[in-house]
Amino acid sequence: MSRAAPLTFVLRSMSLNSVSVRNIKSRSRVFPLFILGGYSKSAVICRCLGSNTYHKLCIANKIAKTRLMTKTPSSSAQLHIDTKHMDSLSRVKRVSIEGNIAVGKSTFARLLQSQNQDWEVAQEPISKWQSVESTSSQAVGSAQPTVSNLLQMMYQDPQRWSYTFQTFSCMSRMRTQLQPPPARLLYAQGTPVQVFERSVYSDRYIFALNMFELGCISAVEWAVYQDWHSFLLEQFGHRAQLEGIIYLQAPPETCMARLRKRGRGEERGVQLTYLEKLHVQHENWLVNKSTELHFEHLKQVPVLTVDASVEFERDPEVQERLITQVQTFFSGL
Ligand SMILES: Nc1ncnc2c1ncn2[C@@H]1O[C@H](COP(=O)(O)OP(=O)(O)OP(=O)(O)O)[C@@H](O)[C@H]1O
Ligand SMILES: Nc1nc(=O)c2ncn([C@H]3C[C@H](O)[C@@H](CO)O3)c2[nH]1
Repeated sequence: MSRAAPLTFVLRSMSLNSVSVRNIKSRSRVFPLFILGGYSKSAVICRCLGSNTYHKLCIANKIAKTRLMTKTPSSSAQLHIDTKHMDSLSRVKRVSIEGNIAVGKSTFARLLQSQNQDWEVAQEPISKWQSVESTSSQAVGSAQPTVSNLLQMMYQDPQRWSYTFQTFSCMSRMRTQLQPPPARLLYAQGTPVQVFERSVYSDRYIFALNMFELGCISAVEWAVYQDWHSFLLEQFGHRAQLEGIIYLQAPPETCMARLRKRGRGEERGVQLTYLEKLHVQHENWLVNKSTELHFEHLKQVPVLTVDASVEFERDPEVQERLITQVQTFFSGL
């Protein structure tokens, strides 16, 4: 079978359902797409090998994680994104840092960020939870936006606000986990890693579950939460999947002391019993493996348990030991 000379296209626009390309030799075409991975609007060159049967998309910049399937009007074809940039993208590992409140996740994440250019830390989006903008429905037109501290509302009246908080925290975590890696990770020499402070999984298997068990989320709210959480992850989960988890482990008493020392206003009423309960949730999920999980891949994700009770903030020797531990873990993913 003879092969026609490759035609080169440049991308004009790309949406969830179609990619519009301009043939360099003047013809324009639109390919309907079923996007199975992430994608980038910029700098895509589409090369059409032979007839309509095989198309190769070269992402010159970044993004587009796995594969795109396309059906052209005349035939079915597979669109592969498999340039060296794509290889780079699939090399980027995704890891979350999990652990009790105030165990030291942000501190640990900052340490990781300062140690290796190939690692990119995404912080927990707490500032979003502290300032939720809304407008009153009564005064349409003259309505003033109100800023509410949902974190504070949840701590002050957990029965009323826990479900609302979990919907918002989970959506904001999902957004964070769907963020493409920064370009420099694609050119990393070592193992490029996106590190997330907590995840859509701890949202469900630590906090929401805990709130349900404490009676702050009703049975109906828990059923609704689980339903949309499962659906969301079935739809987008492949783009948010983790390759590893770092569990910062410390006694609840240690976390309590650090929480008090930090003195975040919203957490003033937090009791040791709450941290003890969260500690058990972490242990059940990440150590005892007794939490019922609903995602097959999550059951296989390797967990690195780090003793976070040691003072590592100002001890370079401990820091070095931790970094080596993490480095070994990352390179094995
Ligand atoms: N290893 C450590 N030894 C002693 N103090 C620590 C250690 N790690 C963090 N701290 C201190 O404990 C407090 C809480 O740390 P940090 O904010 O990093 O916790 P976190 O786990 O990110 O909290 P959150 O659960 O609220 O996100 C801070 O005051 C920090 O300086
Ligand atoms: N209820 C509840 N659900 C969550 O998913 C969640 N994630 C974080 N937090 C609280 C812990 C710290 O106070 C503060 C910062 O981590 O926010 C949560 N609380």
